[in-house]
Amino acid sequence: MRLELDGVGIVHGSRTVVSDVRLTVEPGEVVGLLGRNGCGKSSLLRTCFRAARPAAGRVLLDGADVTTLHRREIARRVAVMSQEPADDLGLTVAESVLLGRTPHHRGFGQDTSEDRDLAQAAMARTGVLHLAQRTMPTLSGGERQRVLLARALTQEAQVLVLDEPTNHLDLAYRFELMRLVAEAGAATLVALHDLDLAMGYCDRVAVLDGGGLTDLGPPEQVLTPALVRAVFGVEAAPTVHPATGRHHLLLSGAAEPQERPA
Ligand SMILES: Nc1ncnc2c1ncn2[C@@H]1O[C@H](COP(=O)(O)OP(=O)(O)OP(=O)(O)O)[C@@H](O)[C@H]1O
Repeated sequence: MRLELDGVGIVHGSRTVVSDVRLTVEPGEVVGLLGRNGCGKSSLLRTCFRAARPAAGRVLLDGADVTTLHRREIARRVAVMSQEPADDLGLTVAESVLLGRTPHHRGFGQDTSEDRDLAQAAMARTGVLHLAQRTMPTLSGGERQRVLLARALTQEAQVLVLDEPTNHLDLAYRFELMRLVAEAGAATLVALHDLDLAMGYCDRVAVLDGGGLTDLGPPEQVLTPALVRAVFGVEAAPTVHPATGRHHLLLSGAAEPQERPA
């Protein structure tokens, strides 16, 4: 399934946060949404699952405007990991992960053994099986992130919308989470602050700056030292890992404030 932002604009109160964002995420593609605090990443992501309506433009799922789709339809197709505290109503981890199957049920259908197998497999992949009987509010931030990913995998959604999913995760699990996300094979739009992680796991990155989408392309082409300095205010040196051949960014501290080159 393809996710498309077609000229999306975000306005909060009287302030235009971003305008005319045009971006297509193809099936199986991981696109990183990058930008400084407050540039509008979360607001844009919220329009993708109709938690908010754009002030301008449209969000399309395989060509269908999300505002015309039933909520259940969106819930079946789009899995979300957001920063907002979930309303978990005292559910256990196992119950919470199984909620990923709810949009697939007809009416008030019961969970099937296949649903429970999917949930079990997802919990094993994200390393939370041992937490199955704990309640959500008792989890650490990183444990909660893993459970949310398990729920998203259980949902078997074709679109993943992830808002800083590596927040709270320990170093090893940051890599593991991005690997699982890439393996899920969905059209994935993921807001990230970690540029090196974006370099390693995103097929393309989209940079928000100055109220719009300024750069879009493969991370090793977009995340040049000049761009990283101008947009993120940090000195960076690109490098290639001698063993893996992967592109990385060495970040060496805050840059002197300066204008972005034309
Ligand atoms: N409901 C709201 N009412 C008013 N302003 C809002 C609202 N939600 C967000 N904003 C403002 O809109 C701007 C964009 O917020 P948003 O959360 O989308 O940014 P972000 O890029 O996700 O930031 P961060 O990297 O800090 O998570 C910010 O200046 C924020 O204060």
